[in-house]
Amino acid sequence: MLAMVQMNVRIPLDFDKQEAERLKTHEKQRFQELQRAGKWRHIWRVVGRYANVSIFDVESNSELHDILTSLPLYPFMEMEVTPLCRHPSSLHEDDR
Ligand SMILES: O=C(O)C[C@H]1C=CC(=O)O1
Repeated sequence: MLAMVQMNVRIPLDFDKQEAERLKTHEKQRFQELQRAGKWRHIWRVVGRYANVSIFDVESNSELHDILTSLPLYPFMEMEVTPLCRHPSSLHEDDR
Protein backbone atom coordinates (compact mmCIF):
# COMPACT_ATOMS: atom_id res chain seq x y z
CA MET A 1 0.00 0.00 0.00
CA LEU A 2 1.05 3.54 -0.71
CA ALA A 3 0.91 6.46 1.72
CA MET A 4 1.84 10.11 1.46
CA VAL A 5 3.46 11.39 4.62
CA GLN A 6 4.19 15.03 5.35
CA MET A 7 6.85 15.41 8.01
CA ASN A 8 7.51 18.70 9.74
CA VAL A 9 10.68 18.71 11.82
CA ARG A 10 10.70 20.93 14.90
CA ILE A 11 13.98 20.74 16.83
CA PRO A 12 13.86 23.23 19.72
CA LEU A 13 16.32 26.12 19.25
CA ASP A 14 17.96 25.37 22.61
CA PHE A 15 18.45 21.63 21.82
CA ASP A 16 22.08 20.46 21.99
CA LYS A 17 23.62 21.14 18.53
CA GLN A 18 25.93 18.09 18.53
CA GLU A 19 23.09 15.77 19.50
CA ALA A 20 20.93 17.32 16.76
CA GLU A 21 23.69 16.65 14.18
CA ARG A 22 24.06 13.06 15.44
CA LEU A 23 20.32 12.45 15.08
CA LYS A 24 20.30 14.00 11.57
CA THR A 25 23.16 11.71 10.50
CA HIS A 26 21.28 8.64 11.81
CA GLU A 27 18.08 9.86 10.18
CA LYS A 28 19.85 10.14 6.82
CA GLN A 29 21.30 6.62 7.17
CA ARG A 30 17.91 5.13 8.08
CA PHE A 31 16.22 7.08 5.26
CA GLN A 32 18.73 5.74 2.72
CA GLU A 33 18.31 2.14 4.01
CA LEU A 34 14.53 2.43 3.64
CA GLN A 35 14.95 3.94 0.15
CA ARG A 36 17.19 1.05 -0.91
CA ALA A 37 14.62 -1.41 0.51
CA GLY A 38 11.91 0.23 -1.63
CA LYS A 39 9.86 1.26 1.42
CA TRP A 40 10.53 5.03 1.22
CA ARG A 41 9.87 5.55 -2.48
CA HIS A 42 10.06 9.34 -2.88
CA ILE A 43 10.93 12.44 -0.91
CA TRP A 44 10.66 16.12 -1.70
CA ARG A 45 11.71 19.09 0.40
CA VAL A 46 8.92 21.57 1.10
CA VAL A 47 10.43 24.83 -0.08
CA GLY A 48 11.40 27.21 2.72
CA ARG A 49 10.59 24.79 5.55
CA TYR A 50 12.32 21.98 7.46
CA ALA A 51 9.67 19.64 6.12
CA ASN A 52 9.25 16.98 3.48
CA VAL A 53 6.55 15.21 1.53
CA SER A 54 7.28 11.51 1.11
CA ILE A 55 5.70 8.47 -0.51
CA PHE A 56 5.97 5.15 1.34
CA ASP A 57 5.26 1.70 -0.11
CA VAL A 58 4.53 -0.66 2.78
CA GLU A 59 2.64 -3.90 3.49
CA SER A 60 0.33 -2.49 6.14
CA ASN A 61 -0.58 0.50 8.30
CA SER A 62 1.18 -1.17 11.17
CA GLU A 63 4.43 -1.50 9.16
CA LEU A 64 4.20 2.20 8.28
CA HIS A 65 3.55 3.06 11.93
CA ASP A 66 6.62 1.05 13.02
CA ILE A 67 8.81 2.70 10.36
CA LEU A 68 7.69 6.25 11.21
CA THR A 69 7.87 5.90 14.98
CA SER A 70 11.37 4.39 14.83
CA LEU A 71 12.90 7.27 12.85
CA PRO A 72 15.70 8.94 14.83
CA LEU A 73 14.07 12.37 14.45
CA TYR A 74 10.57 11.04 15.27
CA PRO A 75 10.43 12.76 18.70
CA PHE A 76 10.82 16.10 16.87
CA MET A 77 8.44 15.42 13.99
CA GLU A 78 4.82 16.22 13.37
CA MET A 79 3.41 13.84 10.77
CA GLU A 80 0.34 13.74 8.62
CA VAL A 81 -0.38 10.42 6.86
CA THR A 82 -2.65 10.19 3.80
CA PRO A 83 -3.44 6.72 2.38
CA LEU A 84 -3.21 6.50 -1.42
CA CYS A 85 -4.36 4.08 -4.09
CA ARG A 86 -3.75 3.77 -7.81
CA HIS A 87 -5.54 6.30 -10.00
CA PRO A 88 -7.56 4.45 -12.68
CA SER A 89 -5.93 6.51 -15.46
CA SER A 90 -2.37 6.03 -14.26
CA LEU A 91 0.10 4.49 -16.72
CA HIS A 92 2.24 3.24 -13.81
CA GLU A 93 1.36 -0.40 -13.11
CA ASP A 94 3.35 -0.35 -9.86
CA ASP A 95 1.14 2.37 -8.29
CA ARG A 96 -0.96 0.23 -6.01
O1 LIG B 1 15.21 16.22 6.21
C1 LIG B 1 14.05 15.87 6.54
O2 LIG B 1 13.03 16.31 5.98
C2 LIG B 1 13.84 14.89 7.68
C3 LIG B 1 14.30 13.52 7.39
C4 LIG B 1 13.83 12.85 6.20
C5 LIG B 1 14.86 12.31 5.52
C6 LIG B 1 16.04 12.71 6.16
O3 LIG B 1 17.20 12.44 5.85
O4 LIG B 1 15.74 13.48 7.24
